[in-house]
Amino acid sequence: MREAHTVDTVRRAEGALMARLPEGALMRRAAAGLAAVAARMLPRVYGARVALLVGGGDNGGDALYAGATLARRGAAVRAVPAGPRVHEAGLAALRAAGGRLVGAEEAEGEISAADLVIDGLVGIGGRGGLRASHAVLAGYATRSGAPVLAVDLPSGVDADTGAVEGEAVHADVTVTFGTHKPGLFVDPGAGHAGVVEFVDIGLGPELPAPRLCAPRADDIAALLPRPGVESDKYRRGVLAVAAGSGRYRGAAVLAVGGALRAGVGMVRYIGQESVAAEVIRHWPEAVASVLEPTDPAGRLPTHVGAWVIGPGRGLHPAAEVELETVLAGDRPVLVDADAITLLGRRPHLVRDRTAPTLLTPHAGELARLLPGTERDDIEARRLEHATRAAEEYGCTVLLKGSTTVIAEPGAPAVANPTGTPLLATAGSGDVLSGLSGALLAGGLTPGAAAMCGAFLHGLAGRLAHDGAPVSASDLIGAIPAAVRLVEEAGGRR
Ligand SMILES: NC(=O)C1=CN([C@@H]2O[C@H](COP(=O)(O)OP(=O)(O)OC[C@H]3O[C@@H](n4cnc5c(N)ncnc54)[C@H](OP(=O)(O)O)[C@@H]3O)[C@@H](O)[C@H]2O)[C@@H](O)CC1
Ligand SMILES: [K+]
Repeated sequence: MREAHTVDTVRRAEGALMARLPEGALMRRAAAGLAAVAARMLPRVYGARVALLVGGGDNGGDALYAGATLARRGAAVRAVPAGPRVHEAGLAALRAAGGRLVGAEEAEGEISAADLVIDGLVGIGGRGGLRASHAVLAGYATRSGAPVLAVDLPSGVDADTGAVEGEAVHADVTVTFGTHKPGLFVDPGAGHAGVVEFVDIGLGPELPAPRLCAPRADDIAALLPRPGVESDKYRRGVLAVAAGSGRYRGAAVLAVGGALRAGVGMVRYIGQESVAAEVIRHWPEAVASVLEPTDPAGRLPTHVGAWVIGPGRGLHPAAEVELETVLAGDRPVLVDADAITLLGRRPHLVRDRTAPTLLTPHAGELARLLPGTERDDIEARRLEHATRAAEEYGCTVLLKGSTTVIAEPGAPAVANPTGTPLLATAGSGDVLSGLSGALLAGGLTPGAAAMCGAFLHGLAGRLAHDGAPVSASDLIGAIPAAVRLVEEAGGRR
């Protein structure tokens, strides 16, 4: 699991560590790690042109010290200051190694001619959008075409949330120190960070529980339920799927397909006759219970391990009664799509519930759960809003979108690293609901089911992509390959 901590936490840990170390030791460690990555990004250090974008704080200091190391190895290093203040000792080191400071009139030329640009404008000390003088340099870096290496985080990205106001550096690689920062894992920040490299500066023992985690394949492998010798279909989990309607039959077919491919013991589809017939035509291994739309609550099956409710189900009164009945039970429930919209009108259905509950909204649906919040606010600050919803509803929330974020009350949030824009396609969310629901029925907690479901779903999207657009049905077909890849990473095959 890669862990990320907020700026306040990093500052406290840094203070405790610094008190035990000689002056400047941490910056030397950081700069050495930074210079090593910079050297790997250049075909050859000797003779390479390196431009440093230098702000007034320690982030600029890191860039200057790393620049000094590269200059000693024969690189032509030019420091472009964003303002009158620069880290004095760092600048002295650069000068002693043969590098130099350039004036504003040379800035654009130096940056566009560079073989590598190192962004040391601001790190964890950045507040709000980049100031004009810094934004200009960030813009030159973007236009230069040279690879960009960000120091600690791309300047202009909010370290704690990933929010970006105005201009921000687009990095190819980010070298982050001591611990990851949440903004490196959550869009829009994650989209600016490129490949994230971690440099250990010894902060680990000083750090408390993280604010955010990003799982790796072996973390997922360790959680996935797998059948034992004594498993039968009931012990492997029975998932009830209340999805689809006369108007949206596909949602039922896709949710059931996602569940079956995830390896659940049995999927019981619940819905009206014509939709059930369609589901069975696609998935003969599913079991269907026909439900009269006029009698939504009376005939719901009871021998069920977990529920998925909502995709394509509609907003009519019968769907509302069905939701109320399912949430009144004690089985784990994944609430998606239309059922989330219904929940927005009756939030107590989840707030009063103690059994495990997982909500899987996209930004528009989450806005319905958080009155007074616009969809755009949610897109800009995904982590913050997912966390708030989890606290207000007292359950697990998986917020779908550019970065899928999972939040639970009192626990570190999770950012899914496998997401891809390929997943932004009709029906993709229905597949995710079935997939995560199957894991819930297999005995995972809502947080683990959400984390594993999102990871496998993203991976399936990447595996299904062979140059052409990916449909939701392709995603279902690629789930077994995604599971295999994860199991291999976990050393289980
Ligand atoms: N923590 C650790 O363990 C270690 C940390 N290390 C490094 O230190 C970095 C943190 O350094 P830091 O504290 O000096 O802050 P930093 O990021 O340079 O920013 C402050 C400067 O930016 C300015 N500024 C602020 N907002 C701005 C804006 N919107 N737009 C433009 N400018 C803005 C602000 O100006 P002021 O407000 O003072 O006028 C000030 O000049 C950290 O990220 C890592 O790289 C490593 O060396 C060792 C281990
Ligand atoms: K930076």
